Amino acid sequence: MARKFFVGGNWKCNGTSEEVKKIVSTLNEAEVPSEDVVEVVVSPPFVFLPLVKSLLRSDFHVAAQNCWVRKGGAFTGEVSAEMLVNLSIPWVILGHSERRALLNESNDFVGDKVAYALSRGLKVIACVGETLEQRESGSTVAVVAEQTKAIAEKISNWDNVVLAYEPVWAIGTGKVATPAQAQEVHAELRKWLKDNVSAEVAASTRIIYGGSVNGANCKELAAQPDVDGFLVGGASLKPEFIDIIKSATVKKN
Ligand SMILES: O=C(CO)COP(=O)(O)O
Repeated sequence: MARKFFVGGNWKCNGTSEEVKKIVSTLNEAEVPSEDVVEVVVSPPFVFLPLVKSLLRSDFHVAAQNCWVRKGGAFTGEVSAEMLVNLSIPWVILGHSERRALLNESNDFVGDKVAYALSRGLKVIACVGETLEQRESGSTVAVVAEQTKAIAEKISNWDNVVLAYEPVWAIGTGKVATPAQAQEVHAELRKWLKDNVSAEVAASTRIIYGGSVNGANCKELAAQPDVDGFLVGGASLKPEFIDIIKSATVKKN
């Protein structure tokens, strides 16, 4: 089964309502390949989700940046998967390295979150990635395998999962992974899925790259056989996000 190119825009904790409307109108005016070629999902902060969803073109979709690990209730400050479903928010990003590092989200906790969100019917962008220290000590593959294992142990269906490989050292640093570095880890992740889940899941699961992707470097990355798209931070707030969406056409040639 062909893997449809996937481009996610993670807006992180940025924007005013005016800025958000401006970004959406830029996206709405853009000419991009059809939904058959590329799946586009933007992820504004929670408070802007309804606004963005109401204004955004119908061929693009929205994602939350997090959700609570189980059913909602007395969890002050959290947003539940049920609430996202209630607002018809189809996607959620889970396990982003900023949350793993700054909010101490463990592999196990992320695995539980992914399982719960899927059980409620959400689609999940699950993030994995190594720190610079881990890369330099040669443990990149072991780290991402461990993070993926913590998810794989808790889910039985990968249809609604996109795996995002986001090396921590490349996030927000301008230090993008080379196409060869990205390809190498993506291929290892796919092999891990083949060996530990199934050949079908390995062949059909999209593995996207995140970390300093921009309009200038996206095409070369997109050309790598195991790079199925991107999760974009900083550049997703700028018009060059449209160029990144268009890099999907690299796969067609
Ligand atoms: O964290 C990221 C996407 O989730 C990547 O961020 P940057 O594109 O700003 O490096």
